Amino acid sequence: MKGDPILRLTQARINQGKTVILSDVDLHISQGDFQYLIGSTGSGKSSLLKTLYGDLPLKEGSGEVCGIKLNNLKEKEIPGLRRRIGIVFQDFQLLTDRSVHDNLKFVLQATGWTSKKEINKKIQEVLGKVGMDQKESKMPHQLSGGEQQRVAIARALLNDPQLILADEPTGNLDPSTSEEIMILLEQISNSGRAILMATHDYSLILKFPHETLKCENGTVFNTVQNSL
Ligand SMILES: Nc1ncnc2c1ncn2[C@@H]1O[C@H](COP(=O)(O)OP(=O)(O)OP(=O)(O)O)[C@@H](O)[C@H]1O
Repeated sequence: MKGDPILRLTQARINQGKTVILSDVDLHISQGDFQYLIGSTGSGKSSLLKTLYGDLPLKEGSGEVCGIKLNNLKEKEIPGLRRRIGIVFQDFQLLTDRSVHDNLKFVLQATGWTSKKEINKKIQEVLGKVGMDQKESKMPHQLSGGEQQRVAIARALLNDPQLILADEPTGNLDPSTSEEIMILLEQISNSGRAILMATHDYSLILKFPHETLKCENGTVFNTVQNSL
């Protein structure tokens, strides 16, 4: 299950407008890999992830994510890219005016699902994977932070992505809830999906060790645990 390349950046440059944030970025992620992305505030972690999901253009170097080339990515190609990636944010980004079920239904309908039966089945399936199948009718404000993040992870799984990009997914959670979310992300990775997770939380990295990339001095390099 492990091995097939899912994400490749070669000599990539990451920009915010005209400002160069990271240069000479080489990144390889294969099916089932779990990699952390660390670095101090403002070092470019979110900018790198945004480039990978088509929110920032890749102007130099080359890149491919889930079979889609990032160079010269056209506006109309972005939804196709996003369908192949699951994205998880620090602040969950659930729609606050609708239930868990309707949050997930909204994404499925927006990505072309029409059969009510298939939609309901898929929602049950992803909520089951994150242990939230009993909370389908709850509103986001009726859930704890950890539960909201579980729903956000379920949402990321809806279109069966090969890759999950997680930007500080435990940033708003207490230590024990963070560990629960890590266990869930590891299960997802063990089922063959690749995960790239930006984090500030070194204690989680020590407890759940994985390959670690560091953004520093305008580039990205592999680092080892004892040099964190
Ligand atoms: N929308 C934007 N427009 C212009 N510059 C930006 C924008 N967003 C971020 N930057 C700049 O890009 C640099 C990298 O920011 P980025 O958010 O990628 O860092 P980060 O490592 O994710 O930081 P943090 O850990 O605080 O989330 C910073 O200097 C930041 O000021």
